[in-house]
Amino acid sequence: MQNRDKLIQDISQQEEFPFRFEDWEQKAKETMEEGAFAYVYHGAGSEETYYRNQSAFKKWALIPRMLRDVSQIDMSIHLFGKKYTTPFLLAPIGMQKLANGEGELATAKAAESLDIPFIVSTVSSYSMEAIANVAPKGPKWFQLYWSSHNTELSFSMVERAENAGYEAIVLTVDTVMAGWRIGDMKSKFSPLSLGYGKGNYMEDPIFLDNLENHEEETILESILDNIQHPGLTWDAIAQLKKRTKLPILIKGILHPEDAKLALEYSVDGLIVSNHGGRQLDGVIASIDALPEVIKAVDGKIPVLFDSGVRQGIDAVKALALGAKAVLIGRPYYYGLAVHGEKGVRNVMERLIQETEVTLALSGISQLSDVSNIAIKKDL
Ligand SMILES: Cc1cc2nc3c(=O)[nH]c(=O)nc-3n(C[C@H](O)[C@H](O)[C@H](O)COP(=O)(O)O)c2cc1C
Ligand SMILES: O=C(O)C(=O)c1ccccc1
Repeated sequence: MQNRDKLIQDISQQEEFPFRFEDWEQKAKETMEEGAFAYVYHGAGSEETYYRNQSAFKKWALIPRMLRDVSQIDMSIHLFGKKYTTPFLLAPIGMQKLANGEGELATAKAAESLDIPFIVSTVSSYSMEAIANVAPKGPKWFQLYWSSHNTELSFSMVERAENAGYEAIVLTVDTVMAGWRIGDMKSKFSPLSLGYGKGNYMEDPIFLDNLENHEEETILESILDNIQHPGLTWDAIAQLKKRTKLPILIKGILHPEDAKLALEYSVDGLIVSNHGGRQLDGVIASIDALPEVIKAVDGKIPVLFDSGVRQGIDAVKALALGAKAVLIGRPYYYGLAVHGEKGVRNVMERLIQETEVTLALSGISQLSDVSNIAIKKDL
C-alpha cells in the first residue's frame, strides 16, 4: 500500500502548485486576461445558483463506516461497457485557448495520462480530430450543442466523433441560449465572436458547405447562428438515436420528471448539472437535485454529476448520493490557465489522491460499496 502520510509530505514539497481551489482560482485570475477570467469565473444573473452549488455541499454530512480494511482502495468504475480507473471525468468546457495556447490539446494529454475521460465541447478551440490525435489512448467523449439552424451539422459532428474514436455523445440541454451573464455584457466579452470556439466548425464539411463565403466575419456569424437552439425538444433525442450507435447522455437535467422522460426516450445516461450556475440563475444546487433524479431513474441508467465539485469530499458526497461518476469543471480549467498540461494533471492527481483518502477514512475500499456510507442533510 502506498504510504499516505508520505504522499502528503511529498505533496507539501511541490510549492509551484497551489493546494486549494481558491488559490488556483486566484492564480488564474493573475494569469488570464481580465475579460476571459471573468467569463469563466462568473455565474449568470445575481449568481445565486453559482454560490448555492458550493454552499449546498456543506449541508450534506457523511456518516462513515469503521473497521473495514481500507489498505487497498479501488476507485474504478464501469460505464457503457468500459472500465475507467477513477470516477472522474473532465467536464466539457469550450474555448480552452482562452486559458492557454495549447488549449484542449494540453487538457487531453493530461487526461490521457490519468485515464480520465475528457468530454470535448462543440465549441472547442481545436478540432475533435486534432484533440484525438494528441491523446490517442485517452478516453474521449463528445459534447454536442444541437444546431436547430442545421440539424445535418449536428449529425456530421456526431459522425466525426465516432470516426475519431469518441466513446459517447453528451447532449447539453440547459444551454438553448446563453444565460443572462451581466459581467460579459458589461465587459462586451464574447469569446465565440472572437473566434475561440471554431475548432470543430472549421473542419466540418457540412458547416463549410453552407457558408456563403470564407470571410472571418461570415464564419463567426454562422457559428453564432448555429449555437443557439431554442427549438430543441425530446424529438432531437429520437433523431440522434437513429444516427449513432454511441451511448447518448443528456447533460443538464435537474427535474425528476425529465429524468423519467429520458428513460422513455431510451437515453443511455444523465448528467445532473446546472452548468456551474452559468445558465438559469435561481435554480436548485446541483447536489440537492441529485437525490430525486437518482430516485426517478431507479438504477436503470447511470447518473453522472457536476457543478460545484471543488474537493474530494464533494465528489464522495455526490457518489454516496448515487452518482456513478463526477465531472470536474472550473478546477481543471484554472489548472490549465496557470500551468498548462501539468496544471490540469496536478489538479486532477490531487483530487484523486484526496478522494482516495476520503474513501479510506469512510471505510470504503471498493467504490461500488460507497452506498454503505450514510449521508444526511444535516444543517
Ligand atoms: C468557461 C466555461 C465554459 C463551458 N463550456 C461548456 C460547453 O461548451 N459545453 C457544456 O456542456 N458545458 C460547458 N460548461 C459547463 C461545464 O461543463 C460544467 O457543467 C460546469 O463547469 C460545472 O460547474 P463547476 O465548474 O462550477 O463545477 C462550461 C463551463 C465553463 C466554466
Ligand atoms: O459558456 C458556457 O458555459 C457555454 O457552455 C457556452 C455555450 C455556447 C457557446 C460558448 C460557451
